Amino acid sequence: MQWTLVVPLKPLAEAKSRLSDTAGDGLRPGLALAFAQDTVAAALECPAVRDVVVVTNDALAARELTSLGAGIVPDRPRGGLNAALAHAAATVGSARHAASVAALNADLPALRPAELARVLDTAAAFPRAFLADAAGVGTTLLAASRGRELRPFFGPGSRARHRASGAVELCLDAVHSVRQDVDTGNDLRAALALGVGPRTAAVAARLLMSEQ
Ligand SMILES: Nc1nc2c(ncn2[C@@H]2O[C@H](COP(=O)(O)OP(=O)(O)OP(=O)(O)O)[C@@H](O)[C@H]2O)c(=O)[nH]1
Ligand SMILES: C=C(OP(=O)(O)O)C(=O)O
Repeated sequence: MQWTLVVPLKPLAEAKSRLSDTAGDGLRPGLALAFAQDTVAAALECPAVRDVVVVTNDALAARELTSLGAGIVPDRPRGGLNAALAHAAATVGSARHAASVAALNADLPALRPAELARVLDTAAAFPRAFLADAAGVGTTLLAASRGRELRPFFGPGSRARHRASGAVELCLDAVHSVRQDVDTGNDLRAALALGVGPRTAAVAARLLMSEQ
C-alpha cells in the first residue's frame, strides 16, 4: 500500500521553543527547518510513501520543502496542530485516487526510510493506527487507511489519547528512527547518536562551534 504523508510544521520562528536552552534564537529556526528537511527527504525515499504534503504557513519552509519534492497545504489560521492535520488530511483525502493518509511529525531528523516503511506496512492492517514516540508519552505517526478519517489527537499525552480514540498502537521493535522526535537537548543528543540527516548534522555542527 502506498501512503500520502501529512507533515505539520509551525512557523519556524515559533518552532522548537523547548530547545531554547540548547539553541539560541539565531540558530533555532534553522534547526527546526533542518529537522523538517531531513524528515521530508527520508520520507520521500520510503518505498511505502507515494507523496508528502507539508501543512504550514511558513514561506521559507514551504519553498525549501517544495524543492525537495513535497506538496504544501496552507495552515488554518490559529486552529492549532490537530485542526491543521485534519484540514490537510481532508484536503489530500478528497483528491481523486487518494491514498491512505498518515500524519508524521516534522521533527524526526534521524528518520530511516526502511523503518518508516515497516511502520506503514504494519499500519495498513488497521483502520487507524499510531506509533508512540521515544519518550513513550507522545505520538510520532498516526495512520488512517483509505476512506477512514484521521481523527488526530496530537499534543501532550497523545499516546494515551490516540489509544483511547480506538487507534491501534503499533508495537514494533527496531523502528527507533521513527520514534525519535526532538523536543529537548537530550532528544537532540539521542537523535545524533542514531545518526541524523545531512541538514541537521550541518546545523548541529554550527551549534557545537557556537558553544566553544
Ligand atoms: N501546521 C501546524 N503545525 C504545527 C502546529 N503546532 C505544532 N505544529 C507542528 O507539530 C509538530 C509537533 O509540534 P509541537 O511539539 O507542539 O511544537 P514544536 O515546535 O515541535 O516544539 P515546542 O515549541 O517546543 O512545543 C511539529 O512538527 C510542529 O511544527 C500548528 O498550529 N500548525
Ligand atoms: C505533538 C506531539 O509531539 P511533541 O512530543 O513534539 O509535543 C505529540 O507527541 O503528540
